[in-house]
Amino acid sequence: MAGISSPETANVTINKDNNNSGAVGEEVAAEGLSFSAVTLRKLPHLTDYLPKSDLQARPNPLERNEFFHPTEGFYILSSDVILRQIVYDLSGTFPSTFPRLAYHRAGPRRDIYFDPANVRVAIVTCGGLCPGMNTVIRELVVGLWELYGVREIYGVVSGYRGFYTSEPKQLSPKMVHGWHKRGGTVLETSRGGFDLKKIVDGIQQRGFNQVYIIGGDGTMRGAVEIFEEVRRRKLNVSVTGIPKTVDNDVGIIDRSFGFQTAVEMAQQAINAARVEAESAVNGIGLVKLMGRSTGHIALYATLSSRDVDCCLIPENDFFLEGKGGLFEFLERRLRDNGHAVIVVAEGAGQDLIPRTDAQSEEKDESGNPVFLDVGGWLKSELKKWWARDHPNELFTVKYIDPTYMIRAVPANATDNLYCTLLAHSAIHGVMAGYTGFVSGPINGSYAYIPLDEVAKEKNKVNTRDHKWAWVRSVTSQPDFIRT
Ligand SMILES: Nc1ncnc2c1ncn2[C@@H]1O[C@H](COP(=O)(O)OP(=O)(O)OP(=O)(O)O)[C@@H](O)[C@H]1O
Ligand SMILES: O=P(O)(O)OC[C@H]1O[C@](O)(CO)[C@@H](O)[C@@H]1O
Ligand SMILES: [Mg+2]
Repeated sequence: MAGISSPETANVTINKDNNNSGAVGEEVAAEGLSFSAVTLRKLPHLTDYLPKSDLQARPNPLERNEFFHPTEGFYILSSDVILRQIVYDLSGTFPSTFPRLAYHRAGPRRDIYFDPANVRVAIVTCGGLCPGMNTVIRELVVGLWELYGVREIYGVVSGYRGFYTSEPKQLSPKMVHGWHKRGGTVLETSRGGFDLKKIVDGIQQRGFNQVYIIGGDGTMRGAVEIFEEVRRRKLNVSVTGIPKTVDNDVGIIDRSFGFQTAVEMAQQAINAARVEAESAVNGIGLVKLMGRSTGHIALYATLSSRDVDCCLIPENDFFLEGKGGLFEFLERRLRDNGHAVIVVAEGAGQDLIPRTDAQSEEKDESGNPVFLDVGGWLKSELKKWWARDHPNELFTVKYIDPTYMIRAVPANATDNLYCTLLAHSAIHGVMAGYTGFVSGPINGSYAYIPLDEVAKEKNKVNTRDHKWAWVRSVTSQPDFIRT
């Protein structure tokens, strides 16, 4: 059989009408090379565990929607896939050892598995803030209402704990109308409070049958557990995750929503740091940006600003004193330019900062380690260094910590559009009966990815790739390798 196989079953029988299994893979001849086997990630579907009698496929109401005129190609088939990897080296061992992982393409299906009149939706936001959370909520509400005619839509208040602690808020398009212009989350969010039994009991008691979970990596791990418990209880409930994280630390998808807005906001802090540094004798502008365990915001803000002399991220260890260290580099930069700008991600240098045992063990309510302020520590180390080595020369460090200013803002236009597409993709997938999945762009096209896969994969800065080399070429900063 030529075609696409799912990882669970090496040779899936191809069936164009089946919403839920492998898809058709034509042999594609390319310059004499044959792409014969593509591995299609199996997407959980309600039909996997519920009896057929409980589920009735029905035509998509978009068919009758006066604003849509579904034509050939409008509906996505189970044979429409997005390839995970699109860059290949055609030399060497091609094609036998080349992984060609594929995901189902996101979008409306011809048949749906929910009667819109009986749909009861729960939307929840968890974890830290991120630009665009309100846009996703707004677009879920408006999309469910306008595209599918769903009327029972509820916001679960204050994160996971809201499933068992408070009454959900009923939402309508009129109510959420201007939410995309507001930062934060109108539904409120929180960390911790994940009690699986109580959450799933809450879902059952309130009769929710579609659950949209907006959150970061921790939230996605929680969503996997909810999905598995729902499946274990054989509930007719579809669970989907919409990845949110200003840190951009969620894997597989191209980027997370709100990230671009945060990078844009960071420019203001970097500009201010440059102005302060330039206007002082031996001036250093120091900016701390978010990024708990990943330095994406710091990296992108550095590349887009071009005013940064040194970018410090958690993925790349650094040191202060000695040959090849930060002080030696800054000494040179101050001598050559008279000023320098440093961008440091909050998770960088944590192993260098002295701390008490209590500080080492401190965790937030979700169990994430609480970091010490790398910016404050660096400022004080810089001052000590200068006072020791250049006691008679002027020196200024201006430390700017825009932490919450870069995330507690409304999404920019690009992120707003992105949030809309994410929300609508999620709705189409859920209405089609898929569950335990995440929607997101892979190589620019929207795909459905199994939740557990997203929950497992972390997106870290690859300090071996061209982007990091580009940062280094822009800043000429050292590699921080001790010799
Ligand atoms: N491994 C896990 N299993 C179940 N629930 C989890 C897990 N990790 C975190 N959670 C729950 O998910 C919610 C959000 O987690 P967390 O505070 O880590 O934020 P996040 O989703 O990672 O977002 P961000 O880090 O971008 O702010 C919390 O309610 C937390 O209890
Ligand atoms: O202070 P809070 O709300 O716990 O959030 C801080 C954390 O949230 C994030 O914005 C997202 O994970 C991190 O960059 C940061 O460490
Ligand atoms: Mg997180």
